[in-house]
Amino acid sequence: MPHLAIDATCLPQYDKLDRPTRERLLAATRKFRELSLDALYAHPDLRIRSLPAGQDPRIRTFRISDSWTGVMLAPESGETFLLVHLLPRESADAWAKDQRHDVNTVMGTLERRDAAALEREEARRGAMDRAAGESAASGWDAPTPMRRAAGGSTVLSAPTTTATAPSPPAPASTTSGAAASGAELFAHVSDHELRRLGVDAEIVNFCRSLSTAEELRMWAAALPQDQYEVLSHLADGLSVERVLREVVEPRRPAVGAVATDDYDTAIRHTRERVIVVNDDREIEDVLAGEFNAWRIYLHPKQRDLAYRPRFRGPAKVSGGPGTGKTVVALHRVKYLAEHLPLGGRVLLTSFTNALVETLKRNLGLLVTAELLDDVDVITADKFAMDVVKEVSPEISFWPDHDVRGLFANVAGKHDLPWSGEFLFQEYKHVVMAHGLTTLEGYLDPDARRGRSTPLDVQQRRDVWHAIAEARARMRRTTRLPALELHAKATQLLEERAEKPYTNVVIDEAQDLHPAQWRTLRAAVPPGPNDLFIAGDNRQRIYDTTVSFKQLGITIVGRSYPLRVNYRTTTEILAWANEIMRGQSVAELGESAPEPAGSTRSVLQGEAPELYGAPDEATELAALAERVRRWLADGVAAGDICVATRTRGIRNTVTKELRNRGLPAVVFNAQEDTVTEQSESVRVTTMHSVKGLEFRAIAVVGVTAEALPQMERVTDAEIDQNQHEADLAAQRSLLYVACTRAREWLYVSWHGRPSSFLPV
Ligand SMILES: Nc1ncnc2c1ncn2[C@@H]1O[C@H](COP(=O)(O)OP(=O)(O)OP(=O)(O)O)[C@@H](O)[C@H]1O
Repeated sequence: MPHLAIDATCLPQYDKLDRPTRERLLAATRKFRELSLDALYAHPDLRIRSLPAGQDPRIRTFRISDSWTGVMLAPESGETFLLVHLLPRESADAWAKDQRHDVNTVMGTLERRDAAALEREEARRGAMDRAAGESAASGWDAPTPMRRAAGGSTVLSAPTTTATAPSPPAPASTTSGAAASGAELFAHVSDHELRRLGVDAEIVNFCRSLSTAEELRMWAAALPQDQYEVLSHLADGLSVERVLREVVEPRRPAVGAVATDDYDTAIRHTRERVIVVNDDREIEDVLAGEFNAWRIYLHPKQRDLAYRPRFRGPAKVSGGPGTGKTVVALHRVKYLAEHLPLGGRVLLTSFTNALVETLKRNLGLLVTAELLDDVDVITADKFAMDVVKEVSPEISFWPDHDVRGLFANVAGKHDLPWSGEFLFQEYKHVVMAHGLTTLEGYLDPDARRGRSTPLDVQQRRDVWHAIAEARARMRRTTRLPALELHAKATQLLEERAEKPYTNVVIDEAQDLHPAQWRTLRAAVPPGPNDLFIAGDNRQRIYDTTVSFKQLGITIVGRSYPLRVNYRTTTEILAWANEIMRGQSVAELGESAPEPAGSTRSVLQGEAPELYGAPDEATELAALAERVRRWLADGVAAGDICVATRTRGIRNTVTKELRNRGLPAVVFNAQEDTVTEQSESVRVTTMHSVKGLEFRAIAVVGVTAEALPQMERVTDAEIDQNQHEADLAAQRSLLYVACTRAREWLYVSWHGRPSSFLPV
């Protein structure tokens, strides 16, 4: 029975089809699964046709409707058809005639090139060479393929392509004699090396004419996709060995040689661009817009990490905002769930309930319901609570702000020279962070490393006794603060011979407290594939620092940075990076920090819009106007989010937008989910947008008073280091909020702007 695969580069075209045409396409794709090969070719409605003699014999067109045509690749061997494009009937044949599909000789992937455009360029250069010496000044005939061959669609898998229409190339005075002029872009790479990297003879020859990375980019849509990626990395300055290791090797077939005439195998092997649909639901999902690019568009680096059979111990994926860490974590869970031993279970955890709900929904799109049964997707706190409740069902959470009150009470009662806040900080960042259970442990000179307020031995004794009293009072109730809950859960888990999980996957790992890490560490037996950690310390918005070494989590040699941002436009990312300029950020887990600016974005768009209002009322009026314009431009209300520094401002903004007739709701990441389509603009705090993304984000109230909000920053007199860590966390908060935007970012303030703002 034939199979249908879909080349994802044609999916943006799907958006252009009207509903009846979409339904007809769906009906047509169903026939590929239901009919035999002969019946398919003979089907009167489908009208499958070859191109005229002399053109690619593998290409077929089929009728979707009177005005739309599908173009597919029908391999001579095997029965897998690949849908490569959806085009208006009158342009389908011409497009198909120009394209050529080949199997990459090194990577075994199926690639498409605009053969006609490349031939024309070759002919043009030949003509110019013949006229060599006469004029080197003839203007470079700006190539059109980027605009044309894309056929209105965009190529999403190559990180250097753009998802918005590229601007027309500016005419350059370059001639085909780039090599001769000594300005050849790839002069440093030999033909032999290019061939090793899977660049074929035609493209080797072609790329010798290029002199700048910009020229290369203009040809993106005409060049075979994987070869283009190789060339763009070389153009960015990566070494041949590194491109081999990071781009070529992960794509190479695991076993066997590449058979360049086996298209069927190549289609199935091209996992970054091709989705082989297995059932009607999947076809409908893919075609009906339920499709999420990340389900198949894994960059080879992402795929290598997610689907690696074995890490010898804990492994960590880091990378700036939007680099696909969560996506990798989800695919890792898929791999682990598919390879579970009998009775095994996977824990996938993240920071807030909203994040966990989003993970759950996305995982549901990626794996079958059966596999989902073997995976728990919950916050670390919920997991700890479940463990403790098994032995003490009466236990409930004790919120942090109440716990602070308890320490204030103890400090007052004993008339201690330290504030309740100092005791709380000591409890949180020393006692609970190191899991100290004895006075001796607290007296150890190393215990307070990193704290800047010195305490002599007697003072330490006093502080210890005050903390011990507060903890004893906690134990007399049936409520436990999160940190105590984790300490208890860790103890219970360590006592158990059988651990509850086979693998633990942690997303948004940068904000976990050491007590939470200990619970997660104790939930899984140490060994291969035990912990898979995704996080980014630049996005740390809480005040805790973590030493993996102290927690017994060794990731040395298993730390992998991702560097391609798929979410945020280049313009927004560049602006947001300025918020962090000059900040030294320690990498999560003692690995070497990534150089700032090492992440690049695949998208381009508008620069962020900044507005400094004279007063709050004017700022709010301008926000309402901005939201109204987004809505008028066709951005759905559910794709818009407003982020504020505090809950109070969040509520004011929501009311204000509603008063002006705009749909707005309060969003709280601990209680709400973003999985359902919202008919309203979400208004939320900067803490609550962590890990999420929206097409349009407005970050408002970014005033000098709000960021940093000094009430939330530890007094330098209590602890200088903590003071700095708290300030850094607030700076990151702004960075996190701004990097949630996919296409539009609007930032406003009134009065004095925050010193964190690059304005
Ligand atoms: N290989 C890819 N191709 C296309 N889109 C991708 C790819 N990887 C991730 N994405 C998309 O990029 C966006 C960001 O991905 P993701 O949320 O996984 O990033 P992240 O690194 O976890 O972000 P953050 O740290 O900012 O929360 C998502 O919309 C995701 O679908």
